Amino acid sequence: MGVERAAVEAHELRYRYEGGVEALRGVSLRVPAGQLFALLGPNGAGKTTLVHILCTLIPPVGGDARVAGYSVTEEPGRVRRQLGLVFQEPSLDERLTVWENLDFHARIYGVPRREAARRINELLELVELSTWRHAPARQLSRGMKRRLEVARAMVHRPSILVLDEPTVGLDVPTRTRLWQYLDRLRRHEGVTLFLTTHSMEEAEAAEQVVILDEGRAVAEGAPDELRHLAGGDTVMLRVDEEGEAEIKARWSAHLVSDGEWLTLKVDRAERFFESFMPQYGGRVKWVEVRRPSLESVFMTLTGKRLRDGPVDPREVLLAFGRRGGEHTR
Ligand SMILES: Nc1ncnc2c1ncn2[C@@H]1O[C@H](COP(=O)(O)OP(=O)(O)OP(=O)(O)O)[C@@H](O)[C@H]1O
Repeated sequence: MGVERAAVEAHELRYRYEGGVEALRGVSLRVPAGQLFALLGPNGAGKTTLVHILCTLIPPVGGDARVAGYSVTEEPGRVRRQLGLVFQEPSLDERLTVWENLDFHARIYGVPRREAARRINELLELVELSTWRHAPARQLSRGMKRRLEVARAMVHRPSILVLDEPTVGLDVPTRTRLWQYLDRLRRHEGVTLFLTTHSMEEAEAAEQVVILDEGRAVAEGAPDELRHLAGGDTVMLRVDEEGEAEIKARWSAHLVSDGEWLTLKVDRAERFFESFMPQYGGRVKWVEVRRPSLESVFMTLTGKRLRDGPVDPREVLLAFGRRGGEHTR
């Protein structure tokens, strides 16, 4: 069995800004080709710094990273050719038309003229901006501009699309639409999506997530695997009287009863139901499953919130308990 090709590999990456901020303190990660990968972390975690190293905009002060097999420090030209970039800040030339924005990019990357025209048409179709091709970019809505930036990033057929907080400032329908286009790109072109986000909803859709906090990777895995770090699933059951007695006897160690609901802490709800349903399924009147979000995973690991804003002290206490009472800071 061959090892899957890595689109991005980082080994012990370190970065320190002038003035002493240690933005990355030894981050390692591996993103297989074709994956939807999310780097999740709060503001200031180091996400943009890591992306800037991958894009060869800044050199790491320690460690190394490879993009499609090329070293960011030794082969920066090759690395850039493999990457399509969509940055946090809008970066279109507002005076140019939609077409001109794409064409300018094609020229910079040396895409042959005829190939460029074909590619631009194809991408405009994909992000549904064909009818806007002659409009100046300034006339587009925010969402349309983002779509145009995605199309522009793909003009030179990169194998990896890097999206730094791509949906910040977009409303929910616009975000959803942007994700439809990104999914389409993945399906049509097999491109790897390397996403940074502080939105757990966005990270939930990824195949693999690395959680970054204060320049360190504090956890990695598929969203479902990460959820277990926050203590597994909660199953709430309403059962008939006879069932209640039986279930209490069988699962007493994991169970709390409030007279109406039986609440069980289990590792994985699906696995629990496999053994539970054949025997007790007939007794069940109602079932609810609560699965920890990536937000609670982050809280469990760091005692902090992903989003800005006040933290509910009860949540902190809960997270503290889940960490086994050990302070991380
Ligand atoms: N040019 C800079 N000079 C000094 N410190 C910086 C600079 N850019 C970022 N930092 C600091 O480095 C740390 C990591 O910042 P970075 O922008 O990489 O985080 P981030 O996770 O991308 O956050 P955000 O979502 O807010 O961009 C922060 O403490 C930040 O204040």
